[in-house]
Amino acid sequence: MRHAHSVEQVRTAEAALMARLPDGTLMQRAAAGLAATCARLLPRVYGSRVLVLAGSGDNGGDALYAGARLARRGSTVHALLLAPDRAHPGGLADLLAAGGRVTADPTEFTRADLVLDGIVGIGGRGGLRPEAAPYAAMERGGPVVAVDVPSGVDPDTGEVPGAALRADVTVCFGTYKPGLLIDPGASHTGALHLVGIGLTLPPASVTSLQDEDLAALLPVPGTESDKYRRGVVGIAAGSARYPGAAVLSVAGALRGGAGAVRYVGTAAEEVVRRFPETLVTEGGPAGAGRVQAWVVGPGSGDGAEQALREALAAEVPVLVDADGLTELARLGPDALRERTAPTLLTPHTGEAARLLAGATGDAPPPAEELAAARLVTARRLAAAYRATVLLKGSTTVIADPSGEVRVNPTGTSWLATAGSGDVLSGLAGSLLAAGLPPLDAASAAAYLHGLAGRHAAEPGHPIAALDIATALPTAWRHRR
Ligand SMILES: NC(=O)C1=CN([C@@H]2O[C@H](COP(=O)(O)OP(=O)(O)OC[C@H]3O[C@@H](n4cnc5c(N)ncnc54)[C@H](O)[C@@H]3O)[C@@H](O)[C@H]2O)[C@@H](O)CC1
Ligand SMILES: Nc1ncnc2c1ncn2[C@@H]1O[C@H](COP(=O)(O)OP(=O)(O)O)[C@@H](O)[C@H]1O
Ligand SMILES: [K+]
Repeated sequence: MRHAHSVEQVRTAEAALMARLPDGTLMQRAAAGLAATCARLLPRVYGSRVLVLAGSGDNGGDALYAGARLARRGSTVHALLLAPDRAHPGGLADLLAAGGRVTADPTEFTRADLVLDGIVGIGGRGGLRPEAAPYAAMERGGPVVAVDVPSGVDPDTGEVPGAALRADVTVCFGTYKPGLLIDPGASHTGALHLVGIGLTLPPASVTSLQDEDLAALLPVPGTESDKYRRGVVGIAAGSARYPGAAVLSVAGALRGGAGAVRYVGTAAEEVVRRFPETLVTEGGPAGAGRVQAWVVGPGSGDGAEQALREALAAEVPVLVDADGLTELARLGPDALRERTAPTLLTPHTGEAARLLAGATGDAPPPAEELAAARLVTARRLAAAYRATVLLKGSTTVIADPSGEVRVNPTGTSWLATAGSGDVLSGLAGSLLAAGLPPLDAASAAAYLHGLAGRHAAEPGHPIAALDIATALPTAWRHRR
């Protein structure tokens, strides 16, 4: 599991550790890790040209001390001080003592072989200030190494409210920060490199599954298993207008680990023609017999209202997607109040906007606003609906009403294709039916869906939604 801690958690842990260590120890640990990473990125440290962009805080201090270490190994190091009268005194003195120089020449940004971004770290708030903002737009050939966080990225949320540096490598200290894992911030970090500084940390505020976590979550039938014990997932999807959504959701469900897939809706003929192993039932969820989890809404069109009502009345986990979400937004969070079994909502940002409007009574916010604030949006929805929320998009974020958040690390932008979300809904529903709690079902489904998308699109070509479902067994097998 990859763990990310909030700024507040990091500050508390740092304070506790600093109280036990001689002054400056942590900063030296950070600077040593930073300099070591820079040295690996340079073809030769001796004779290379390094620029340190240093802000007024400890982030600038880390960068200046790292610059001093590189200067002692023979680099020509310049420091560009964004607040010259407030630069970290110890760091600056060390750099000068090591033979580094201060420059005011912004063209050094393009000339240097390597740039260290020490403008702001976890103390940064709002977009970059005017004196630093131009560096975000300047082109460079060689690497930019961000110190702790690419400056301009909100470390807690991944929001990028203004200009922000783009790094090739981000060296973060002690723990990952949520903003490094969530777009748009994540797209500024480049490769992430964690340097331990000895912090004792509380449970992370945000986590991200890795391969070994996925392996532990996926259901595997035991010797005594039968199809019912493995779980039956019910799919209420499709309509005369959108029969394909039913086929795609069933395709995802068949490869998600449930023992059987039961389809209800008007697209039974299309579903069975494509997937003869599907059980089909006339009518809606209420008359369908026992299932362990329902998926409601993909392509349901006008049928969403009835299907949603019937599924929510069943005391089993329910995943609501697509037209089901539009209907739920109309009803508002009250529609879930009586439920004792968990509910999983899987909106894209457009559906999230409608759900928020349904909870607040306000007009729906622009979807782009929600895409720029994924963590906050997923958390708000989870709290308002008291449901697990999987917010889809460039970074899929899953928020649980308990406050736990998972960020999905897999995926590719080739997944942005019609019907791709239908496959995901069936897959996640199948994992719910197999008995995974909603947070695990949602994060395992997003992970597998992302891997399947990568496999299907390898080495980089367009894919159709059914290709994602077809690649799911490969994703289970190879997991990377
Ligand atoms: N506290 C510690 O023990 C350690 C801290 N470390 C470093 O210290 C950093 C945090 O240092 P600070 O708390 O001093 O905070 P920062 O250095 O991140 O930023 C604070 C300074 O930046 C200015 N600032 C804030 N937002 C800005 C913006 N958008 N544009 C331009 N300037 C802005 C503020 O006025 C303030 O002077 C960490 O990210 C890490 O790099 C590491 O050395 C490890 C140990
Ligand atoms: N830019 C992107 N990068 C990575 N994944 C994306 C991107 N845009 C969309 N996706 C993923 O593609 C899927 C699209 O789902 P959805 O929007 O519901 O499409 P549809 O309704 O057509 O099925 C989701 O899993 C989402 O996370
Ligand atoms: K930085």
